[in-house]
Amino acid sequence: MRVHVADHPLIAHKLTRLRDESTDSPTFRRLADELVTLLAYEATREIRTEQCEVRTPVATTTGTALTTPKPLVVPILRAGLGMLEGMVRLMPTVEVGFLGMVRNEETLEAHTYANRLPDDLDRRQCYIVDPMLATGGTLVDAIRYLVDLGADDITAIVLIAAPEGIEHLERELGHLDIPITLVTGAIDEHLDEHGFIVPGLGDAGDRLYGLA
Ligand SMILES: O=P(O)(O)OC[C@H]1O[C@H](OP(=O)(O)OP(=O)(O)O)[C@H](O)[C@@H]1O
Ligand SMILES: O=c1cc[nH]c(=O)[nH]1
Ligand SMILES: [Mg+2]
Repeated sequence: MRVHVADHPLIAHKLTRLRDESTDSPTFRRLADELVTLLAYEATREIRTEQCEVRTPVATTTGTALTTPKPLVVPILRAGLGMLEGMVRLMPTVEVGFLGMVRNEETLEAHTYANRLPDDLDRRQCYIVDPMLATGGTLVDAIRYLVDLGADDITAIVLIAAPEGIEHLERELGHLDIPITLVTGAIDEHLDEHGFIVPGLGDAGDRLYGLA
């Protein structure tokens, strides 16, 4: 698995404001949206393209177009929804699949309550978006769903990752023979006894959408 930490002062600045406990929900949503745009720039560096011909008002030239089938973007509900709009704005022609997943607060195991993915992902590039990678249980299950459907190139974009979660991903998915990439805005210190990222930003879903 390739791990890429997007090291950029604008990302660091926006992440700091996102972490701040006094940042209100509307501002948190805007920052998450801006951050995914910046991270997606890095995460789509190897998006599949092909040459195409384009006629400008002056001449005909060779340009670049996204290949078909277009990539699939998969937000993990709830919190991943806060990163969907930014992805679709950048790549309006993508398809979107949905996974609804929630961690059990006691066992920290991921439970899937909604799975609305295409039936066949044969040779599709997929981009998973979810702000937090904590124990990694959620992301491991999400990646397995996509691999089982035939995806052959998967990139997960998160805002903050815990070292424990990255290790878990490497342990569970290291044997796969397709490219798996993690793009994150930061790698934090560790998880606390409740499975929260330290220093982190708290519960991303609650901060985006209120307590549930
Ligand atoms: O790496 P893990 O330990 O699996 O934890 C990460 C998951 O926890 C959060 O979702 P949560 O379960 O809080 O659901 P929510 O988005 O509905 O708030 C987060 O958005 C990830 O999906
Ligand atoms: O710190 C954490 C860990 C899991 N999920 C969150 O929303 N925040
Ligand atoms: Mg939550």
